[in-house]
Amino acid sequence: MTAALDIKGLAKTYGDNVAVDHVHLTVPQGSFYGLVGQNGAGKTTTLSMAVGLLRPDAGTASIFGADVWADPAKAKQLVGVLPDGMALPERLTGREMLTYLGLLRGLSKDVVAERAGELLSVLELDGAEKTLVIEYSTGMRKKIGLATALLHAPRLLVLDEPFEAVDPVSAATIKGILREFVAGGGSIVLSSHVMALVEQLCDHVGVIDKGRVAAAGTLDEVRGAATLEDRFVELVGAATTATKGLSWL
Ligand SMILES: Nc1ncnc2c1ncn2[C@@H]1O[C@H](COP(=O)(O)OP(=O)(O)OP(=O)(O)O)[C@@H](O)[C@H]1O
Repeated sequence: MTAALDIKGLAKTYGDNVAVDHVHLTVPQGSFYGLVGQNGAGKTTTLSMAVGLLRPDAGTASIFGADVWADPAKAKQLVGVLPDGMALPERLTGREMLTYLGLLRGLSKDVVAERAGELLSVLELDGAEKTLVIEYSTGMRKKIGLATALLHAPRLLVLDEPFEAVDPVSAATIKGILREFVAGGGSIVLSSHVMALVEQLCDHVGVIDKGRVAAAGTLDEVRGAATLEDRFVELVGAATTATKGLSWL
C-alpha cells in the first residue's frame, strides 16, 4: 500500500549546522504517527520539507505517491498542514480567514460556509468568529490553524505541535477530532515534546535526534517494555544534568 507520507533522504544544512541529516521515514496509511525529539532536533525542518514549505538540499517526500516538489498541486490537495509559528492573515476574522482559504482551495461558497461554521463551533471559536485574528490568544491561533488544515477534508494531516498552548478542555476536543479523523481512514503525523500525549494518541512513533532518525516504528516496537519517555531519554542520551551548576541560585 502506498504510504501516506514517504520521506526519503531529506537533508537540510544551515551554514555549517546540519539541521536534518538524510532522514528516512514512512508513515503508513491510516496511522497516527508521532514525531518526537529534543528542541532543535530537526522535527520542524523535516516536516516543513515533507509538505513543501521548505526546499530540501537533498531527498524527496511524497504524499500518497505524489511528489511534494515535482507534483505540488496534487500533493497539497491531499494534505492539511498546521505549521509551526504559522503566519496568519491578522486583519481577517476567523470566519473570513477560513472563507478566504477555503475559496483558494477551490471549495464552493456554500461548502466553505457550512464547514467554517462547523469548525468554529466544534473548536469553540464561534464566540470569536467576528474577532480579528490579531486579537486571538496563542491557543486560539493554534485552533484556527487546525481549522484551516481540516477545511478541505485532506487525507493526511501534518501538525507541528498542535497542542502547544492549548487548554486541557480544547485539547480533549482536538484529540477527539483527530481520533475520529484516523478512525475514518485519515492519517496523521504530529510533532510533540509530550511523550504521554504521543503514547496516548499515536500508534507509530519516530524519534529524531540531532537531525537523524534514532528509532522509528510502531509505538510498541520503539518503546519496548519501557515507557516512551524512558526510551526517549535512553535514545537521545540526555544526561539529567539539572542539578549540575546553578549553585548560586
Ligand atoms: N531558518 C533557520 N536558519 C538557521 N537555522 C535554523 C533555521 N531553522 C532551524 N534552524 C536550526 O535547525 C535545527 C533544527 O531546528 P528545528 O526547528 O527543525 O528543530 P525542532 O526539532 O523542531 O525543535 P523544537 O522542538 O525546539 O521546535 C536547529 O539547530 C535550529 O537552530
